[in-house]
Amino acid sequence: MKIERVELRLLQMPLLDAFTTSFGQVKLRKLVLVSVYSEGVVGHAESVAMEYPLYNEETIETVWYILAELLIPRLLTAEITAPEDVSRLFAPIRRNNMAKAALEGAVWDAYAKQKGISLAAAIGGKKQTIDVGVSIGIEPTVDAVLKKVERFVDEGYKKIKVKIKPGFDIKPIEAIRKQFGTELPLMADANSAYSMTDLAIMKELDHYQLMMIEQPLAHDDIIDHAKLQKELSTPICLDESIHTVDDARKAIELNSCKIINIKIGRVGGLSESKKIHDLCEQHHIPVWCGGMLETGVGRAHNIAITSLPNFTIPGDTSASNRYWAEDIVTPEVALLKPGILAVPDNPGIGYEVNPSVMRKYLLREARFME
Ligand SMILES: O=C(O)CCC(=O)C1=CC=C[C@@H](O)[C@@H]1C(=O)O
Ligand SMILES: [Mg+2]
Repeated sequence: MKIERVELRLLQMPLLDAFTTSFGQVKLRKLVLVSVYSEGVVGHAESVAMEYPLYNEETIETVWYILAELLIPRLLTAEITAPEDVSRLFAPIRRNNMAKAALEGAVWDAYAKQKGISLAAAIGGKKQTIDVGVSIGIEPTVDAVLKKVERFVDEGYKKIKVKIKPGFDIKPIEAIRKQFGTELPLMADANSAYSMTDLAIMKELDHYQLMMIEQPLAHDDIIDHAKLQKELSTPICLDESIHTVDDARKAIELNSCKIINIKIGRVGGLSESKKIHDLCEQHHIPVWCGGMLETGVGRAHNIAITSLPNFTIPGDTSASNRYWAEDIVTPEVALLKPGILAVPDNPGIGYEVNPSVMRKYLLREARFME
């Protein structure tokens, strides 16, 4: 694969409504769109880094810098025969996974287009549709959470994820169970807001038949999650703690979790995501695809990875209209049936970038050639 050109675009898109987690609130989503031009096709992916280093250590500006100064120059002068070569090429550079994933993902999209196959097929996925869930942020009141749950249950989403934090945990979960019953596939994401001193709250959450409690403890912890898992019957799911297939191996060996949330950006790309998927499959650890408030470009990559067989739990890949008044892709990502998305079978990610919509949100762009 000869990579002739790479383009970066910084976009800023307003969310339909603010998304709040235990570590902060997003109203305007800034993101870096990466486009790779190779032998007559263009591949697209997006960096999922947030504006501030609150989810992980990366930001929009670190991603732009690492891409512009280090990763793109390496890619433009490298011999790439297959997309798997890209993560090997980037390996000497420590971490900066979201920057790496955005460029690697765009190469994967270009590669699939050159082969005339879908991105899902290129990574070995066989599903033609995927079940999807939806993530609900921390709302100002329990009633506001219930209204969101009602909307998404009506839309047929197969998993409801709610954000929790100390002081806003038992009440919303109890109210959801009271209004929607114990059959609703419900989980909680704490985004590392608790510590082992909050064991009593975790044990109380254990009584609400949650599918899982996601990342209750520190973002870089595997040990204490193992201690906490011993105390709970509810499965722990790790998100922020897992950056590589080696982290996943350690978490599995220590019984730190029973489920893993794979995010392509957090782990450095599609190749590493597939390795984590395969390792979890060997150890009967189900995985699902987390979301990072992506545009349709990122959603398309999430749909592709979710087509792999061990993605057996509905992920956070909701339709475009969950967050966007208008998405930058055509067609927009829309539910095929309640709670179900189609896996595109046309070449690459299966969605086109809509240049006129994309330009409405463009803050900065740059072009890189050898
Ligand atoms: O994209 C979505 O709908 C999922 C959003 C979501 O839950 C998250 C987005 C970004 C960081 C986190 O706060 C959180 C997560 O941990 O999954
Ligand atoms: Mg999470």
